[in-house]
Amino acid sequence: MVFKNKKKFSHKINKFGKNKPSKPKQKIKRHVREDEEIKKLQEAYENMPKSSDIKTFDDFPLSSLTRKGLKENKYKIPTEIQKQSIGQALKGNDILGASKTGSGKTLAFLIPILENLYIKKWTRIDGVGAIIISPTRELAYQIFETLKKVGSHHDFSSGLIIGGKNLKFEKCRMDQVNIIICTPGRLLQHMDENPLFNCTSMQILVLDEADRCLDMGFAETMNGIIENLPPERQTLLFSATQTKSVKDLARLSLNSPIYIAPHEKSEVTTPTLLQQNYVIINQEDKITMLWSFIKSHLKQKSIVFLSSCKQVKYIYEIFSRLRPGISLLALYGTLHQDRRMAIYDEFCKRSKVVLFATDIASRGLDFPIVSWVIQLDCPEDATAYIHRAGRTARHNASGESLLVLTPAEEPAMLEELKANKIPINQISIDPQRLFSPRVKMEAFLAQSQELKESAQRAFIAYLKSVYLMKNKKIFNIEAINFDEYAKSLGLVVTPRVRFLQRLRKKKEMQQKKLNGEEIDENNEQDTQSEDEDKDKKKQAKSIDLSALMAESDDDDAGLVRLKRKDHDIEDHDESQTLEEIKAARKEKLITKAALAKKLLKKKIIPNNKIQFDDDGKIIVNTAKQLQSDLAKEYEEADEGGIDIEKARELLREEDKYDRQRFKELVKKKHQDKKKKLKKKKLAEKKESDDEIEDDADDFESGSEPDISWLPDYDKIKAKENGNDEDFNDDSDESPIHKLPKKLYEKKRQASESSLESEIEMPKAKKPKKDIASKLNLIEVEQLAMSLLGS
Ligand SMILES: Nc1ncnc2c1ncn2[C@@H]1O[C@H](COP(=O)(O)OP(=O)(O)OP(=O)(O)O)[C@@H](O)[C@H]1O
Repeated sequence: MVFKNKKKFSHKINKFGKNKPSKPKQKIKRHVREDEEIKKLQEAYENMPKSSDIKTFDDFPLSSLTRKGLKENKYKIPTEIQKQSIGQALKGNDILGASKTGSGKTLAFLIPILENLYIKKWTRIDGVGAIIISPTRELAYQIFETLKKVGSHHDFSSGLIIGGKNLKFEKCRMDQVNIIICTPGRLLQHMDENPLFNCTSMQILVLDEADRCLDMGFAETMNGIIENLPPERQTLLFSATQTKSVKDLARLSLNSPIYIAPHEKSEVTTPTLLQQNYVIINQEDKITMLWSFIKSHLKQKSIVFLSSCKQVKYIYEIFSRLRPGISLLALYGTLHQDRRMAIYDEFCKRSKVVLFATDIASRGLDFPIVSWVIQLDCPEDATAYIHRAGRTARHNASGESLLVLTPAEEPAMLEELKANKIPINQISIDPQRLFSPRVKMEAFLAQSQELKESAQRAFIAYLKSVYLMKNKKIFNIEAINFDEYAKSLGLVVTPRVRFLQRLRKKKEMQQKKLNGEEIDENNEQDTQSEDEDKDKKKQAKSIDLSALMAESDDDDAGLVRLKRKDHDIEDHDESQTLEEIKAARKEKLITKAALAKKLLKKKIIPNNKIQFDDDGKIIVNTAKQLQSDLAKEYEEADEGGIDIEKARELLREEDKYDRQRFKELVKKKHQDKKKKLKKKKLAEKKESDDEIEDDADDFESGSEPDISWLPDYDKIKAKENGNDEDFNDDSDESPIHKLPKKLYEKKRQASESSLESEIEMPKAKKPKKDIASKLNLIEVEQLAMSLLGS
């Protein structure tokens, strides 16, 4: 693949571009030869042979380089569509080509592209000369591979531009590409976002599977693409089920297109070598039937089509665990792109394998030697049937297809097939050859919660797909036995089908309103609020989707991209004019670039967390702000890009502030630590004081001996000294509680000395009466002894 990685890209460009650098003389000779050839070819276009006269590719006026490419790939005899369309396309006509699946439409548009650019002497510097749009990535890849083979001798460069690949890498190489093969979403993304993308000189536009590209699923994207294309161009549309919608053709501004449909004369619209069968069974028996089929076709290559990604995923997972004895593969839109490509390649290579797939594999894919196509879930319509069945019996090969119908689907579907000239035979199944894997499935589901959830999702997805189908004559959700169907998937308990419950409720309400009956208001409000929620979700989703659109081009990412119209998903009114559609698109389509611009405009910084304090004020985190004047200047200037030197200087400046901030933080931490220590010591001190007080209380309470009868030593001493003013005589309290001043001072100092070393505290004066009460027993005894001694 061109854009798979950088190395490969350059390799292809070189390979597909200049093979060997030629010498100037050789170059001149070559140019002269080319000019002569081009002149001859242009003359030959005037006398283009009739398609009936064309037997081989040599009968077409083609360049020697194209002929060489065709010969090397063993393309000798053109198919009917090639015979009829190549000549007209070479003349420069717009073409609407329709032919059966596998009839060679790819070459019918690739050859004219190569010739058109060759005649115009297109070189790499001329930019985009041709664009081929395909609805799926796998088909784009396949076309790209064919172009590489057939165009290997030309000097053009080509690029595969599909979702799921490195956009950045593609972006910078877009100006080098002459032929673009792309999916719609990715092309529009380049048109919108890539300044290097320029298609103003584009010569030829091809829509492969044109009806699919132009249907509802891609409508908006295609309108966007068409707007960007030059009106003066050649347009080629190809499909097995070609669109004849005048509106579609008007959108593309086709210039007197020539309608070429060789199969229109044919009695059948499907390949003649395709053996088509159908079988009628109940929904709940489908898994048993499929399992039995796989077990009895272990040596063949088959494709099994299911309605949704979730079903494909689950059936693949559970059947892989059941080990049928043949390789199994699964291809669906939600897989990673690289995985999808690997699976596509793997299925191409293998000869004994079963591929479970959604409709992404239904169009255009040219898998070699597929023996069986099984449509386990009924296709949406005859068109979908034709494309799915067309994966087998391609270009002179034979193949078989089996359509599985439920009794409810049978009548209307068969009618539809008949109306589209599709011959199909009913076959019956021998019940004795059916083996049900249900018990084993239940056991696996009991073991694995993940698998169980996958089964539940598959169950809901199928019901949704049936509900969303347009043709209600074929698809009737009421005809399905939910319980039995759930059991057939291995589920013991039937999952709740919420979307259906809601819809039923809504319908009931509407019916009641119509009948003028009273409605339970609560109930109505519930439904309304549910609807509002749904609307909100839808709005949010529509933004997400438009952003995602560029990434996912394919048609089956869940159930979002639908061409059906009678459901809740927003749709365009058929009566809308192109201008209205364009206007609506302009309103609705929000690209990633537009979103980014909006954010920039509103100065919204993504992932920015703002914190508020209790008063609602913004808490500014200075650590995250630029402090230096230099930084502020730099920010204000905002010249775009990064000036490394300036940035370095700025960082140095900011570094100073950071260091300062760090110093302050460390200092504060130390201070906090000190404060904590002080607090702790204070608390300890308080505790010890309390203990002393407690001792005094105990003393007062009489647990210690009462010494109040003892004479007052101080008084006696004072009288002896003739100095009794040291005593506080105003107090009525017992004199024993009054300590001499010196003793009191001594005690106070002793008790506070420990504190003073740590902290400076205001020295509180303690009343004398308290100090007296704080004498312990030993001190009292000492005092008594000294008194007695005296
Ligand atoms: N002239 C030819 N001679 C031999 N083989 C051919 C010729 N033209 C096409 N084929 C082969 O036929 C097969 C089907 O061709 P292609 O995929 O172009 O069919 P298609 O019409 O595009 O099918 P679909 O409608 O499914 O897209 C391819 O394998 C291709 O290589």
